[in-house]
Amino acid sequence: MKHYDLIVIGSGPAGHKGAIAASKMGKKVALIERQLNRLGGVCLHTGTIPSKTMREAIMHLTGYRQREVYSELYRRKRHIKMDDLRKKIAQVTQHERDLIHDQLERNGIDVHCGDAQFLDEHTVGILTKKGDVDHSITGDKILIACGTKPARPDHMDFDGKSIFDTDQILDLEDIPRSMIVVGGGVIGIEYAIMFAILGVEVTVVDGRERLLDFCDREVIETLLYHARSLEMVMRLGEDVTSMDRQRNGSVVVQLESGKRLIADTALFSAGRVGDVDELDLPAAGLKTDERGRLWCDENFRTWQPHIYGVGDIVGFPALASTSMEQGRRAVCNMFNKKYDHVDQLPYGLYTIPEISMIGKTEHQLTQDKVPYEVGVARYHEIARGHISGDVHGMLKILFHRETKKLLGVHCIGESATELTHIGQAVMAFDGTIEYFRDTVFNYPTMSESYKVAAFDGLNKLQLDLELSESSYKTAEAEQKNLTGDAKLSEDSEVSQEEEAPVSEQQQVVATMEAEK
Ligand SMILES: Cc1cc2nc3c(=O)[nH]c(=O)nc-3n(C[C@H](O)[C@H](O)[C@H](O)COP(=O)(O)OP(=O)(O)OC[C@H]3O[C@@H](n4cnc5c(N)ncnc54)[C@H](O)[C@@H]3O)c2cc1C
Ligand SMILES: NC(=O)c1ccc[n+]([C@@H]2O[C@H](COP(=O)([O-])OP(=O)(O)OC[C@H]3O[C@@H](n4cnc5c(N)ncnc54)[C@H](O)[C@@H]3O)[C@@H](O)[C@H]2O)c1
Repeated sequence: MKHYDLIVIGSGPAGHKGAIAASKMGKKVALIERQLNRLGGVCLHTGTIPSKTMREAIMHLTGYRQREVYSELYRRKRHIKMDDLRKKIAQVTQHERDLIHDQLERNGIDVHCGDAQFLDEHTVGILTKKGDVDHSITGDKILIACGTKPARPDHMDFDGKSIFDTDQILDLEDIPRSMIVVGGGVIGIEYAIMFAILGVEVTVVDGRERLLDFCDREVIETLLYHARSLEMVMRLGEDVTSMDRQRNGSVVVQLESGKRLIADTALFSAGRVGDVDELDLPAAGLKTDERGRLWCDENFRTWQPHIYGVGDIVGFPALASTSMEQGRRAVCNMFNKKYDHVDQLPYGLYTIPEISMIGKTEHQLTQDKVPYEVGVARYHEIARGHISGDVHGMLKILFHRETKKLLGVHCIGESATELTHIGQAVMAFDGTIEYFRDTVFNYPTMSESYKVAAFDGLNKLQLDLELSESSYKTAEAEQKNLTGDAKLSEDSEVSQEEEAPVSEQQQVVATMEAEK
């Protein structure tokens, strides 16, 4: 039986990066993946990469970015088919899979194909397709990076023809006329908007009253405005109880409130559960919670000191971006290698328009009673916005009123997911909003938004300062009036004259505030 310093289970972003990090430390590493053609995990085959590639193909083929200039009717291709989208997905996926394959090979990592199953705390069996143990290996350390799969209620029939989960949707034969998306989380909303742009009549149903509530509220209102302009229907605060395929192929979605919705297709995107059925975690002395997630501490160590968990299987935030870093950090922890903690976590939602954020929201700052100010840049004031065809986007920066430290960045529109990284860097180095005011940005770029937003925010502070100084003067003058002596009447005439320009200034300030 072959022995390794580290056995990695799963080749998604968490396992892939963890395995390479260990190999760079000179460790002997084995990586187990179900099938060779699934190297790269959910991220590469059914999640991040295909969905983002599909989005890009839709943006290109529908000519979406150029509609602002060439009218709503502008299209690069009039009748778009799923195969057109799959062509681009296949090309990107193939390239990424080859890259991962090469990287594992170059780093001398042994890839074992088949389902991994714990035989004991240090031994992992690799199963044949029939479920027998083909061979087994032992490891000093084990990294569980087995990811998640779509949650599928037992009573719903996911036939992959009319009723789809989020792993099946890419196999859709044709673009349907109508679709009901159950679950308005990140996955649901990303797909819902993509299909709406393709001309599908989309209805989103979600049990919550408010969608994506970890994001800035103004940003989500803007997104919903866009969604409604695509004629998407939102049924919020409604729970789905069943989905049934009719004889004619359409789907009936039953809501708890008694309503029935009918469409050509339904996409069930109501969360994911740990992909642990084959692993036999109890054989390693481990168990999961009710959603199949594995507990681990802040160093990614499970109850078993030599077994670590990373990526989606450990739950929040369940992103490819964080999974990669967790893989590397877990390996650093297990082999006692130091690393720096940079804990500001960016979010990127590839809705159309895209959304991104870093740091606190206005809502959180208000709850925490932090005195903050807001600087906003609207893309219609940014030359690059017009060049790129997005004049509706917005960058919003939140900063501390006294220290001017950057507290959060929220962006919706073209390049949002790239733009937030600038704010992320400034926050990581504890920078202030004045950095953006004093820095020269390439022109014309979307990054210029930071400078425009910084001016906006700092101007507001300046106006506030002027306003409070002028009210201070007014109060001082009034005080003098009240405490006046024999010259009272004469003085009061003077003070009234002095007061006049002050109130005028206040009016100007108030008008400017109202205009904003
Ligand atoms: C539709 C969709 C869109 C997404 N978009 C984004 C995005 O834009 N940005 C972002 O950051 N994140 C996104 N995510 C999330 C991202 O895909 C996940 O966070 C990421 O894939 C998790 O990586 P992982 O390494 O934990 O596991 P996974 O990528 O899930 O990989 C786990 C691997 O383990 C293998 N495995 C499981 N059990 C076993 C076993 N017993 N034996 C052998 N192998 C096993 C599986 O076959 C799989 O290949 C998206 C997810 C979905 C579903
Ligand atoms: N761009 C990105 O970064 C990106 C993109 C996609 C996915 N992801 C990751 O994938 C994870 C999973 O995403 P998700 O959208 O599947 O899950 P989720 O848990 O975020 O959303 C599920 C939604 O479905 C709703 N829901 C559940 N059951 C319902 C029912 N019976 N009827 C009506 N509504 C119901 C919930 O209220 C919730 O809003 C995310 O947490 C995220 O980390 C990230």
